[in-house]
Amino acid sequence: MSAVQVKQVVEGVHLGEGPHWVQDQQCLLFVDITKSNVHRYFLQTKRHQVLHIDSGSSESTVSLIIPIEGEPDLFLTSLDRSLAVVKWSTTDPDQHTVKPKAILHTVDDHYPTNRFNDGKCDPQGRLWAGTMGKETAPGQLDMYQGSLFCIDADLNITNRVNKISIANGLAWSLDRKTFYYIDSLAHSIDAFDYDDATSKIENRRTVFDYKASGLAKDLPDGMCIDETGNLWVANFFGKKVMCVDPKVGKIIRKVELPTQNITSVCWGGADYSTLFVTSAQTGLSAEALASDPAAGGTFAITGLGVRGLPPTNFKVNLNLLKEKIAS
Ligand SMILES: O=C(O)[C@H](O)[C@@H](O)[C@H](O)[C@H](O)CO
Ligand SMILES: [Zn+2]
Repeated sequence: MSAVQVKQVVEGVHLGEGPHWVQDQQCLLFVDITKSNVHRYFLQTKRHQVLHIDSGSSESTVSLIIPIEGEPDLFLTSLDRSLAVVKWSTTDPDQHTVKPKAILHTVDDHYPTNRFNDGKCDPQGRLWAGTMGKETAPGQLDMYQGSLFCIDADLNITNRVNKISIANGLAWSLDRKTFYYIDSLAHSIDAFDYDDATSKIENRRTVFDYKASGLAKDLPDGMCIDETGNLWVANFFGKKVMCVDPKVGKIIRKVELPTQNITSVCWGGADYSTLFVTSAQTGLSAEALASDPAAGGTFAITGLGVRGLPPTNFKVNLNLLKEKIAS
């Protein structure tokens, strides 16, 4: 096995999140939540594009960006507590800011300051995305205000989990029978039985407990799964990603990163053997930031000797989507 290498590939952003690999363009998508920016980094050419999503408010947030299957210039994003469609040309390098083409859903009306956080598509291409209250500092917020939603190809939205504090990592087992989920403030990785046909989930249980494993300081954040069914988790405050075997609830490996606040992970590269990692500057004092040039950086970890699976794009009824965009 070759040696594990950690390389910073993109300079620091404020609150990196939502990495997603695009195989046919060999590029990594991710967001900078608090700046309402989406990023696109081309691995071979090192070209780096940033697009600002303009909601009309200077304080809006974007927490996810997922390609829409069959429409190379259209992406699903969140905008505060809404889900939106944006157009991002693959050919126009001078596009720096856009307004959303359509708002698909707005949730949590009873918690107006809530926002979407982590989101990902299940093996069928339905979007799962969760919400959270407004943080005053990392991990500091009114608890149990968030929910996890599932949006299907016909844009029907279902609330699948309530009373979430910080909606984070999502992953589906290779046999499509288990859904793994992280509420960061529950300090655990949980599992549900998952029905791939109906998207119903039930029988929640904890498969890995952070506090019981001596990780009381770390907050579990984003997560992905590898080809052997093990989970790779970003540890906020923990300066590392770790690999957990959910079948036995044990840590298999830890990989240290050069900065403290690790937010999310995804597999990418031509053969899905690179683990991309996002991080955050949030919560670091000016002093801490000055001595931590890697804070908020995006990293590529190679040499792990294991691979991931291709991510799923949002598979939506394109006629319905076009009606939404036209209206
Ligand atoms: O990256 C995210 O998921 C959140 O948006 C962040 O705010 C952190 O996770 C949180 O502060 C600590 O868990
Ligand atoms: Zn996260």
